[in-house]
Amino acid sequence: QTLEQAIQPIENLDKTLFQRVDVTANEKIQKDVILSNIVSASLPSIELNIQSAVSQDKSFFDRGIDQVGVRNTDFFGPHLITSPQAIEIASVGELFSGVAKSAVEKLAISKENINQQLSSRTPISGLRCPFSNVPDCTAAATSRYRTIDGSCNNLNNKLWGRSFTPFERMLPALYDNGIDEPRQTSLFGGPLPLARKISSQFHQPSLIGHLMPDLSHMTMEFGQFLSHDIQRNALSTGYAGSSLTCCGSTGPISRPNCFAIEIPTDDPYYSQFNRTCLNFVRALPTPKLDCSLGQRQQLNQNTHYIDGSQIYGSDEQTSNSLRTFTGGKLQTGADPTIPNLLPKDTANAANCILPASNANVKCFLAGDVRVNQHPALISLHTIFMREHNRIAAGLEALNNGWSDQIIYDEARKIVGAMLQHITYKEYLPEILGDAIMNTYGLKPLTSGYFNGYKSSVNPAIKNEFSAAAFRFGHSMVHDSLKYNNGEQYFKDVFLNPSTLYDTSGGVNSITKGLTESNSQKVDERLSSQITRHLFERQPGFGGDLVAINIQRGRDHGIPFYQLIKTVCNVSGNVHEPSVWTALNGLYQSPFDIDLYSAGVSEKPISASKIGPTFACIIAKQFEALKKGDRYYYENSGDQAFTLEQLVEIRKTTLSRIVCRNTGITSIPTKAFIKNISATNPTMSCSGVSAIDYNKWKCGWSDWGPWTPCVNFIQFRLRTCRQQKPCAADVCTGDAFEVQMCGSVSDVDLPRIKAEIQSFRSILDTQHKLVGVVDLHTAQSALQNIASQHALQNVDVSLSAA
Ligand code: HEM
Ligand SMILES: [Ca+2]
Repeated sequence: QTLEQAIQPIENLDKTLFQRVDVTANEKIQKDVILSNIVSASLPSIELNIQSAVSQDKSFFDRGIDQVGVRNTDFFGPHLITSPQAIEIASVGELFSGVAKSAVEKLAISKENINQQLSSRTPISGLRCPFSNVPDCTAAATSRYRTIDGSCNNLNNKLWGRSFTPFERMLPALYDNGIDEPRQTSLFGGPLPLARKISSQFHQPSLIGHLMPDLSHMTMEFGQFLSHDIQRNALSTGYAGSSLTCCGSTGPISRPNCFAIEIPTDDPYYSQFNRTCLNFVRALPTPKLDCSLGQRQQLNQNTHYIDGSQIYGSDEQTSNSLRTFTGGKLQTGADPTIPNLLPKDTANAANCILPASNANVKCFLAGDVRVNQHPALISLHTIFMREHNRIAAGLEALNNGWSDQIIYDEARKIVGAMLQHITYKEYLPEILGDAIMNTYGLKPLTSGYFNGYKSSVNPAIKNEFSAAAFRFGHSMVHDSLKYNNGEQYFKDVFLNPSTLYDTSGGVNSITKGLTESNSQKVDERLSSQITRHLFERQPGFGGDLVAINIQRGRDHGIPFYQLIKTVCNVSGNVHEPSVWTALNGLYQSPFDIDLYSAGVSEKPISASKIGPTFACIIAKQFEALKKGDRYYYENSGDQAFTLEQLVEIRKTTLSRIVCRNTGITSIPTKAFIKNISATNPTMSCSGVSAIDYNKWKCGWSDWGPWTPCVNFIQFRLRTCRQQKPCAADVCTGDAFEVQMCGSVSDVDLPRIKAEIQSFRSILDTQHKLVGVVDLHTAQSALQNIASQHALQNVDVSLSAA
């Protein structure tokens, strides 16, 4: 089937699949009663099912099949670390799925109408809702600072964007049974092609010629760092903190929450190691935020907002564990040779690959547990931790009398704003291009406040974005990291912190290397370092990130590509014909094609690096993250930066942050652009100053210059900085000074003195009325006094410096 033929019937298809069924209020009440009865009738058997799943897991554990800690054949790394809060929520999620299934069965609801028929019936009596404890946001409503967990950002929907809340969706999920079973069946019957087959056939290893010509490898890395700010899926675990084993000696094992990736026997790579199966566990289930019944949803363990949570943590406990509690600083590692590394994970909770010879070398702790994935990610984490501590020191030196807490909060606020500025000013324009930036209103302003906050916008990360579109960055991953005068292949440095302890290279060399090498093109080809050797601990036993991405999409019930393409208003042929043919040829029908594979392989739209469907999903997400974030850095309001502080934030570039916090001496002005040119000259790090902390000093600013002499009178002004978190009474005295100037004759002297008196009282009134004395208002008041005498005497020569 050609693409044209495939697209033609799509209009009809999506309408019938996801039609909205409206019911009257009476019908609702009736069905609510029926539903409550179903809940109470079916709960015991659902609980029994869950119990039996637990005892099954226990038996796997008792037999030593599921183990605590890693084995040489494990390749999920820190992504498998699941927080206790997530496991707690998931236990309720299992119940919700069970109830939804029995309701659908008993009410004979058709698969297509599940969400409409089951939703709007909240709360379901008999089911505890993990999201019913809504926090008290009284203090947060006027607070200058975000909460650590992201709650109380939206004051109408206090849990929007909080850590440990579900991913939202652009479209309802498409599960095999309508509710919770992974999408494995073609819409037209028969199985979907194996994820590993699609990966090995369609997503072949990138070639030398597949470099992105203009963008540096830093662009890839910042993308990952940003991704770790806004999303962390919660994956299933086994009994007593063990890992679920989903592969047996002959292939996938069938057990709850397992969804192993089958390897075809003729696999071009893994077959030589006789591997038949790649371990893969399902994402944990969660109820929806409103706890209405419906399809299985997935849980984001991080705050959805761009707020630096990968640096600070997404819950109080993590955030506290990373602080020193003096001077607002974050902890650093007490390493004797290299100062200012991240604090050490001495217990090796992240299961890193550590050298036996050097007990000093440890992995690191940060706000996001995936920090140790590879040295480039660790380096960015280190740089931003250092920037926080630099700012904390700068703020402390102002002697504003701020406590540790205030300095920490303010430095965290500034770092979060810097991250947003880099994201919207530097990163997204390179990925999306100018036209899309404009269409979605993503460009930051160059001055003034952005007044586009909308409390109706839910910032939550969309499942289509997380499970597919924003994984476009995996295609940018290069085979190696440039290091000193050589390179390090990813497979040799995954989960290995040794590079960071190298006194002759370390963070400096890795970071410089990122700016001096290219990203790979966003296309269907991906580095074999991640499609064969992901987190490899033993040759042949690495993972395949593309197969994982495809399988994850099916695990989450992400609808097929054509449907999302239609919702994004993308039409026509958006692939190279040969690419489409190769992909389509693997599937029974074009309506089965997985979003990840088809999205990443679209032809980039002009001036952008990605195709139209991923661009749509990504632009919409970043629009929501901007307009739906009360603490977006350019907003005015109670939490706002002052305009002069905003000027400082807007000077931020990633290169400047790198310069300030590494030993690098020169760097491209634009860290994301690889080649040096007139528009991207080399910048010397020695000229890079810190932000001007004086804009955070409480009390009087310095005096402005004396104004020109008008009618023998001149004045100068100063402003009081008593914005939060300054105390309200930090300024005593006047905001203005007035003096006589020029040579005043004895005749004029009494008059001028009187006029100075009245001018002072005008300024005084203005000060008391609006809190500041405005230069232009003051100047016209003075002109006014002068002109009353018709002897306007302007002596410009005396305008003092
Ligand atoms: C060497 C670099 C990278 C490695 C080794 C890596 C590895 C991984 C792994 C193992 C997962 C979990 C997959 C799953 O279980 O579903 C993942 C998820 C993800 N990655 Fe990457 N990644 C890299 C770079 C990037 C980049 C550059 C981006 C974006 C620009 C990105 C975006 C994502 C997203 C959005 C997810 C889903 C997050 C979630 O599970 O909550 N990654 N990555
Ligand atoms: Ca966040």
